[in-house]
Amino acid sequence: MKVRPPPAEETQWRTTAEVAAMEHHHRSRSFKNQTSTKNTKPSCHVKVLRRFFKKQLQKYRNCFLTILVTAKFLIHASYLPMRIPNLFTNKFSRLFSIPSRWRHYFRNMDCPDLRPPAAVRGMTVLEREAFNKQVKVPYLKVPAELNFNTVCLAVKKLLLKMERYKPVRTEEAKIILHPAGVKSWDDLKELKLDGLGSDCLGWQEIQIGFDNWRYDEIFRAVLPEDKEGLSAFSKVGHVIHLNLKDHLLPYKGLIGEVIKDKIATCRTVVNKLDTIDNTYRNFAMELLAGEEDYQVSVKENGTVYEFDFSKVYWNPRLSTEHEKVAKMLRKEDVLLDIYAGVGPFSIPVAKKGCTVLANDLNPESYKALVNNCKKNKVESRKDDFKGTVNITMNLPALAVEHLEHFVGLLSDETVTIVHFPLVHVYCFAKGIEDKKDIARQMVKENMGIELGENLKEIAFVRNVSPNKDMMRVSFYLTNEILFSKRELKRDREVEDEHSPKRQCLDQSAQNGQEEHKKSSAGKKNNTKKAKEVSTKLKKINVNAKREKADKNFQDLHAQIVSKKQNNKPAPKPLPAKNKAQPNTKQMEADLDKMQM
Ligand SMILES: C[S@@+](CC[C@H](N)C(=O)[O-])C[C@H]1O[C@@H](n2cnc3c(N)ncnc32)[C@H](O)[C@@H]1O
Repeated sequence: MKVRPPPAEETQWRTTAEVAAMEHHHRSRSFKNQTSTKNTKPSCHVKVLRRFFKKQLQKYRNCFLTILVTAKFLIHASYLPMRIPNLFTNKFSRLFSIPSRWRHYFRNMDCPDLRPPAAVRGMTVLEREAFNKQVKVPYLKVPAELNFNTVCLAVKKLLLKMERYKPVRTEEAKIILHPAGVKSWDDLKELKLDGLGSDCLGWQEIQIGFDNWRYDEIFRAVLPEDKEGLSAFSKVGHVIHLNLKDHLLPYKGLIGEVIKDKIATCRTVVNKLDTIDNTYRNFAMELLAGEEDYQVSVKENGTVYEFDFSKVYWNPRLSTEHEKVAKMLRKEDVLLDIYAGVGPFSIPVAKKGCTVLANDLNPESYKALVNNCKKNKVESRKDDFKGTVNITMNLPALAVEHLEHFVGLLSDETVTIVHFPLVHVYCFAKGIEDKKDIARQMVKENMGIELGENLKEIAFVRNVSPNKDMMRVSFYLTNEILFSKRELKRDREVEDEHSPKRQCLDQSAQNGQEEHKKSSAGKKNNTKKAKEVSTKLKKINVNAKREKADKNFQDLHAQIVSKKQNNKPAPKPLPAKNKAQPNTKQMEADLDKMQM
């Protein structure tokens, strides 16, 4: 779940006097609204809408449907401004000045008396007592002969609403009101509260403290005023993870404590130490508050996943994407989930009844994946191939590069494909141009073949940073791709063992585990360690290992091809070792040896 604190309030760019004037205006307007809607002057855009719909109504006077649609639009138009604060982040809400009369209630942070004490600004270690303060608030004492609930309803918009604070005190027949909304009896006059007089309005001192503010209000009071606050964080099971900007690092302890305190079900707060650029796509994290327990249980689209969040990849922002892809598959289809993680594509699809082959390089992901299969009652079974093969490739930083392996994949085979596999490859599209064009271009560059009619769709997945979006390109493999005889640029480079790319590939192949360990030590440390590792690797006889691996692959390929050729009418001469019957046990042992 993405949690975003509520947007900044208008006072940030208005003077106190303006706010007071606005609030006064708001009070009279909202009370008028309750009694008479005729007096309410519509704002400009409502006027324009009304004029438009009036014309429409004249045009289709007898059409009942138009009236219905018009009414619906008007309702939406008048509610839209109220929704804007929820739709936009701080920066956007500053651009849109929301008229106070559209607000539902008074905001506590607009009222200086209801803000945390100024002394908490700059606090780095949480001291709850420093938030205590006395504040004078208005209250309404309801005479016994009046209906208490009716009065409560009438003053609903003026209640003092704070965290863990009860403004309606039935036992005392008292209603605590908002000091910004009620300054004198005049403010209540327009409500026409029959039976209530100015003697019913009183003032009392109340004690408020840390418990009465939300986490975003606490952060507004504590963190530097002139810098960006805490913009967003994610919740994965009981763990909340932050990605703090440098200027917030001195406050990390306090931020952790406040979040743990204020967010229900949160037991652990961590800060991301680095960008996700290691092999397993998990990230190094620092514990800010709570228990050092990263074994989480999350539910996504009705499926339960358990994993160690510090060791595997999980992104709560991908839940819609996982669901979209799962919906594309039918029961008879097959899924090859190449970078499966803990199973958010594989398990929902398997639950549907599809056959799934899932793969992940990270042993921790594999362990969690197997456990999640059990947890969600997904069984291992072998079915005959029937429907379309879908191939998910969710490794956005690298997957497009791996597409080249489809090119010419079947060039040595004599098979006819009935249903062409559908590939869903993810990538990061960076740049100011249209991201769909960028994604399409990336696929083209890596496969050397332009997508044409075989393109199913290019979809936006999520925004990563300004000018960087994660995209999905879904396309069918074609005969042109699978049977291509074209020599790939990368193959040529790999052939040349002295080329820088070849050396780089050799090193990264052997160094997957090393890289994972390195990532946690931060970027600077990473560069230093990378140099050390690369020097050590140079000393290892890379070529010897590569030749051994190549030979193993050749043997394995020979066995696989021999199996296929047994079913073919016109067998082709086999390369290297031709075994009549494939030795599957040997194949497994070979694979183990190669540590695939
Ligand atoms: C971005 S995560 C995606 C995980 C999952 N599909 C999801 O949507 O949450 C990429 C996964 O690919 C795995 N991975 C990285 N390189 C790989 C490789 N060469 N072969 C197989 N898996 C790899 C990582 O361990 C990681 O779990």
